[in-house]
Amino acid sequence: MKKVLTIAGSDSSGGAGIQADIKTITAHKMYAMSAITALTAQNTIGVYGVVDTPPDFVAAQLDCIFTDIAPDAVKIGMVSNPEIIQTIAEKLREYQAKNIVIDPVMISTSGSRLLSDDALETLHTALLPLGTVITPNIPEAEVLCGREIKTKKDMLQAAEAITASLDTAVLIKGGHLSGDAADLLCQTGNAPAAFLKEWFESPRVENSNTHGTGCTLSSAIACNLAAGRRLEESVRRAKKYLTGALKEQLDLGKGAGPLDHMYRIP
Ligand SMILES: Nc1ncnc2c1ncn2[C@@H]1O[C@H](COP(=O)(O)OP(=O)(O)O)[C@@H](O)[C@H]1O
Ligand SMILES: Cc1ncc(COP(=O)(O)OP(=O)(O)O)c(N)n1
Repeated sequence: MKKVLTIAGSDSSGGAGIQADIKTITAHKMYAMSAITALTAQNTIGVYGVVDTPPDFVAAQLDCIFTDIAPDAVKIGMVSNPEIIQTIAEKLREYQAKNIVIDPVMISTSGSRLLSDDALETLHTALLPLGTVITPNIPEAEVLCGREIKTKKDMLQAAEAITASLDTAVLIKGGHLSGDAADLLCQTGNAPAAFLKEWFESPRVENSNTHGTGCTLSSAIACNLAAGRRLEESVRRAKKYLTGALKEQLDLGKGAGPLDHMYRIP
């Protein structure tokens, strides 16, 4: 049995965060473990409150997990503040965690801050370079590279800039642009190609219930890495899982509802 750890915030409505991750990991028939960084009072309409976990309690959760059941992959989502980020980075290094997928969650689609303003620098310097791959959406990628992204050409330039600055692979998710749902994977290459880039595209599913798409994609990538697959193949399979869960057209709640994780991987 492969084991996957999610380090993320709790979403009381079950659509994003820890809950989406555990559902995704379970749908992949893997064993899910969690270290909770924050509680959110949240539903399909918005985020109404956030309580951060004390950093030493994040450390305690990670110590319990890594000294007992070593994960085959780690997914990281909402990390809230600089102290929690430093704690996670130290523990990942201490336990030599492998297959680390970091979704640099900053602001929910409903518009609430899930990362404090003063945490960006620490995220950039202490945590993101530890990722096997990081998976920003368009607004997050804009923050990471300091430029606007309006087109697929902008995505190509942004991906190179982020890969170069962090020396890690980046998957920029295109869900926030119009047209097909096109995600771009960029990794450093060997000369003469400085960067290896690959698009992962699917037709846009007509479904406004997209709460937790980013969380689901990143934990599905972690599951595939845990299974020993290469990064490109892991992204391809994760996107297929996500698209299938969106196509089920589950419609819960009064706002942007969650995905259907009862969808079975073919
Ligand atoms: N309507 C849609 N149809 C198909 N795929 C989508 C749709 N919306 C988002 N996606 C995909 O969902 C994943 C998460 O995308 P995105 O919405 O950009 O991230 P986030 O949830 O972090 O804001 C990406 O693979 C993206 O291409
Ligand atoms: C607790 C928690 N973590 C992450 C998110 C963001 O989820 P994500 O899938 O990146 O995007 P949206 O659901 O906001 O579209 C969250 N809302 N809550």
